[in-house]
Amino acid sequence: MPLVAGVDSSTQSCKVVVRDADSGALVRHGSAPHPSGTEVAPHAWWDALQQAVAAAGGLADVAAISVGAQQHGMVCLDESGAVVRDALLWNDSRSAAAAADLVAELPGGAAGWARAVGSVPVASFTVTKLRWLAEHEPDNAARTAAVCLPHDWLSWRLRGGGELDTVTTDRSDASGTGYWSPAENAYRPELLQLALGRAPLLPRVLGPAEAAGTRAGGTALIGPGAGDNAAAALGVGAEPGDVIISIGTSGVACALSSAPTADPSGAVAGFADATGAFLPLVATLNAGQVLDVVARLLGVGLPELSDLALQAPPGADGLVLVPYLAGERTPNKPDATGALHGLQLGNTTRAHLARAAIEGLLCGLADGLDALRAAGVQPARALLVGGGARSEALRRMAPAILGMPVVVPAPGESVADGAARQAAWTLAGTAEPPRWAAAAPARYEADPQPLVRARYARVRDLVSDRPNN
Ligand SMILES: Nc1ncnc2c1ncn2[C@@H]1O[C@H](COP(=O)(O)OP(=O)(O)O)[C@@H](O)[C@H]1O
Ligand SMILES: O=C(CO)[C@@H](O)[C@H](O)COP(=O)(O)O
Repeated sequence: MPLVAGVDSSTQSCKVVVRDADSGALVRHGSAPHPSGTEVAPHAWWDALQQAVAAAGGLADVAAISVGAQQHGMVCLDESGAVVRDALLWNDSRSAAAAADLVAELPGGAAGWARAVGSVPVASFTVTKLRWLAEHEPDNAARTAAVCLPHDWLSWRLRGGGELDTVTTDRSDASGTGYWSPAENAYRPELLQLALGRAPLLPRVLGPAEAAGTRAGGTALIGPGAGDNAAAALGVGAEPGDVIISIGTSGVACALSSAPTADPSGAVAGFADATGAFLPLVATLNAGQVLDVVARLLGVGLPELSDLALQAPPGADGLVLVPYLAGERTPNKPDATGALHGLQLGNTTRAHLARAAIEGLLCGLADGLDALRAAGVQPARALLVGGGARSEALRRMAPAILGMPVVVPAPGESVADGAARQAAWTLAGTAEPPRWAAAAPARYEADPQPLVRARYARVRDLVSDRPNN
């Protein structure tokens, strides 16, 4: 009965699960918070990982470990392997202008990028952060000898660090950089050159179950790791016809695909998955934090926010919240602000606001589902994951707004679970990941509410930009 560990080093926290490699049974788990903000010292992730590991009872008896983590974050290393500056995270929008410039500079524009790497870069993508670095911090850009991502850096540290050419990544996370092609399974160094003016060292891209090495001072294998959404897909055992809806800091709609996608509109990112296939994905910047902010505004906790939302009728009597509180990524409106529309004497209650907040973030994801359909995905049911999936109101409202049955996997940590399953796969060395039995999921169904989406569609573009001063 070997044990394996899976890590989710995501935006708000680090979670560690230890599971039985054969059955998948949960043995123990732990977590620790990350600092807030969109610019974070990678050492804070390392410290949180140590705390979460300790809370999970340590790794002494673990035979393999894999790290899933937030995608896209720019981790720059100098010649000695030291971090050059704090990492710019996926939700840091300062590189929005750099993204627009890069799109304009490549022959073919957005379509050229989609052809080259399956995605059109927006501020979240690493390639745009590197252009921002070259323009705003040329000294830091010049000191950058290697560029990697959060899970690459943590996996490397777990192995004890070493030479820069020993840093590794995996297909799923490489596909979020903007300079790696999922269709060709290859870097596109000319795009890195376009962004930074030169091409620093990049991590070696491992296969789906290829070991990155062993843990420093021990024998535990380190799996290839994955971007958090690809790890979640592995963790919940997603199958063709499933769309994964994640309500974490980001809102995500993604699906497994046997073929690469290339959406020139930029709505669907053509990512790779953690099994050797593909993961077309739509991400929004506004999900869990919309719930947090509105709960705080109403002076309640998240469970009470859910109770309040269920007290208002579907559509919140015409109150519509456009949730662009952090700007937005899909649609690409990095400077947008949120808005509350349709205020009337009869709908200005706390319950109406709670309901409008949840409906607003779900409508953004329903638009994402439409974009996935346009890219060829044919979803039959949604698997709801992420911290927001704990909200009973969100679970009940999701099928009506997404227009399909919603399944909520048994309580767990989908990303860390997927990383643990990847670790077990690396340990087993089999062609396919191990099959782990899962507890029966909860299923939610409801009649579609096209009116809620129609009202949202009428006002979603009626938002102001952030003031410049
Ligand atoms: N009981 C709950 N009800 C509703 N939402 C919750 C609950 N607990 C956590 N959340 C939401 O989960 C979000 C964090 O989700 P998580 O998947 O852990 O984020 P991340 O992966 O980005 O770190 C919080 O912003 C919060 O809104
Ligand atoms: O940018 C993306 C996907 O492209 C985000 O999904 C990040 O990967 C962060 O995820 P969470 O911390 O919200 O889970």
